[in-house]
Amino acid sequence: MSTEPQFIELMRALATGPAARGLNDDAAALNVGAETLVLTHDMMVEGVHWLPGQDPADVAWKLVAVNLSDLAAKGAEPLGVLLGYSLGDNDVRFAAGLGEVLAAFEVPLLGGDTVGGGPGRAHGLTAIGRATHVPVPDRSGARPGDSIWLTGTVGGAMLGFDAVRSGLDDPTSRAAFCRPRPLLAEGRALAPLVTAIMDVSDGLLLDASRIAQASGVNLDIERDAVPLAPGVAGSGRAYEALRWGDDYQLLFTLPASVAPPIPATRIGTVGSAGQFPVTLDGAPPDPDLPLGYLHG
Ligand SMILES: Nc1ncnc2c1ncn2[C@@H]1O[C@H](COP(=O)(O)OP(=O)(O)O)[C@@H](O)[C@H]1O
Ligand SMILES: Cc1ncc(C[n+]2csc(CCOP(=O)(O)OP(=O)(O)O)c2C)c(N)n1
Ligand SMILES: [Mg+2]
Repeated sequence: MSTEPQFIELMRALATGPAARGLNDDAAALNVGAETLVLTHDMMVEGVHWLPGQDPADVAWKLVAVNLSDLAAKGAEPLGVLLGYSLGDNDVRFAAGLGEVLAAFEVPLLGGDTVGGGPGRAHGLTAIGRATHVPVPDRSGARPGDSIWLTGTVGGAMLGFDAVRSGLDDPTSRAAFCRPRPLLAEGRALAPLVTAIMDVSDGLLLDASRIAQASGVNLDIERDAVPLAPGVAGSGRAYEALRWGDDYQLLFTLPASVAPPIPATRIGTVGSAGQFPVTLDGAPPDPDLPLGYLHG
C-alpha cells in the first residue's frame, strides 16, 4: 500500500491544469467566466476519523465542517455541497446532523450518491465555493520577515477525542473534536491580506512545513507563543498538541507591518529556507516524532 504523500505524488502527475494548483493547496481554484470557483473534497472513515459508536449527527457535522474549513482557508463563500454516503446504523441521525450543519452555515445540499455500507464505512463530501478575493490566496507567498499567525488554539480536538473515547459526557471538551466550526468569515477577511494561508487539519507543525515548502522558506515557531486549548498547558502534552491535528484553525503569514483584521496570535517568523522547513525557537523539531498526521 502507498502512503498518502506517495499516492498524491501519483495524482500530481495527472492533475496538471492550473486550477489544480499543483495539488499544493487546500482547494482547487477554477476560473468560470467572471467567477472563480473554489472546490474541495474530503473523506471521513470509521475508525480513522470517527470512533465506532460515535453519534452519526456529529460525523455529519464534521464532514461538512472540515470541507467548509478548506473553503474558509481560501476566502471562499460556500455555494453548496455534494454528499457521498455509505448506509449503516442510524442513517436518520446522520441526516439530522447534516441538516443542522447545513443550516448553521447556510449551505445548500446539491446532491450526492448513496451506497451500501460495510464495516469501516467511509463518507465523502465535495464543497463548492465562490472566491471572494482573487487571486485566491495559496500557500506559496510567505517571504522572509513575514509574521506567522494562528487563529484560536491547538490541542482542543486531541482532548475532545480523549473525552469521546473515554465516554466522558463533557460537551465543551467533546465539541472541539466532534463539532469544529469552519472560520468562513475570518478567511474572507484575511484573503486580501495574507501572503500564505491554509487550515490546520493535520497538525500545526506538519501544516506549517507545507507553507514552508510551498513558499521555499523556513517557518520558525515560538513554542511558548502557540495558544493551547484549556487543559493542554500543564498536562505534559503541549508538544503533542502541535502535532495531533483536527483543530481546523487558520494558519497564515502576513508582512511584518500588517496586523490581522480578526483575532489571532503571532506565533513566529518566516526566515530563509534552511535544512528544516519548520523550526521551533530556531531548533529542529524532535526527529523521532512525526510532524503531524499522515494516512498510510
Ligand atoms: N485522491 C486524490 N486525487 C486527487 N488529488 C488528491 C487526492 N488526495 C489528495 N489530493 C490533493 O492533494 C492535496 C493535499 O491533500 P490534503 O492534504 O488532503 O489537503 P487538505 O488537508 O487541504 O484536505 C490537495 O490539493 C488535494 O486536492
Ligand atoms: C478515530 C480517530 N482517530 C484519530 C483521529 C485523528 N485524526 C484522524 S485523521 C486526522 C487528520 C485530518 O484528517 P485528513 O483526512 O488528513 O484531513 P485533510 O488533511 O485531508 O483535511 C486526525 C487528526 C480521529 N479524528 N479519529
Ligand atoms: Mg484532504
